[in-house]
Amino acid sequence: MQEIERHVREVPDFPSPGISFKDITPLIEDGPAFHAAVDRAAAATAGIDYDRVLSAEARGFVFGTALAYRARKGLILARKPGKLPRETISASYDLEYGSNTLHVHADSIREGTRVLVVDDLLATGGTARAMCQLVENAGGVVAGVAFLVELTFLNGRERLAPYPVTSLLTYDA
Ligand SMILES: O=P(O)(O)OC[C@H]1O[C@H](OP(=O)(O)OP(=O)(O)O)[C@H](O)[C@@H]1O
Ligand SMILES: Nc1ncnc2[nH]cnc12
Repeated sequence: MQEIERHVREVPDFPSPGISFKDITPLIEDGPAFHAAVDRAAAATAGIDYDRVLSAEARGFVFGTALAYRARKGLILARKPGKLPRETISASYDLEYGSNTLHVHADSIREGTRVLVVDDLLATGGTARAMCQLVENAGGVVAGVAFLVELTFLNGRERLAPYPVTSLLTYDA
């Protein structure tokens, strides 16, 4: 796990004062470390029964795509406003440094579709919770929620309480 963790760089006061930003770009730029991280996340979610992966623009796509490809599952894109061309459903949320809205195409999640929600990082849980709401509003089932990084001091896991949550790396500050 250290091989993965040493590639996450902590950047103080980004994007605003007081935020310790966990930058995953060095991790995904390093081939063996990126490969190891995806393999670990795949192993952590291997026991979950799901039909499709749902992940959020933009960093979430990196791990959502890799996990879906590896598991031979379909990938649903949750996008920020104005990006999806057809009818959408949406959910708004707050995160550690702002607020936003995510959309998915209205026909991407059907009644009973089992969805694995994937994101790079769990902070307050606002983003992941919005994705879970999208799944449930469409009649789907949240099979699990998977992250690479979890900021435990923000208690995001509590906001996702009903769902099985996995993360590979935790930070307590
Ligand atoms: O648990 P939360 O408090 O919701 O924060 C976590 C979210 O914040 C980041 O996304 P961001 O909105 O910064 O977008 P990006 O992926 O486009 O950089 C990160 O990729 C997660 O999606
Ligand atoms: N501290 C943080 N570092 C990186 N991404 C984040 N998204 C929300 N909070 C974050």
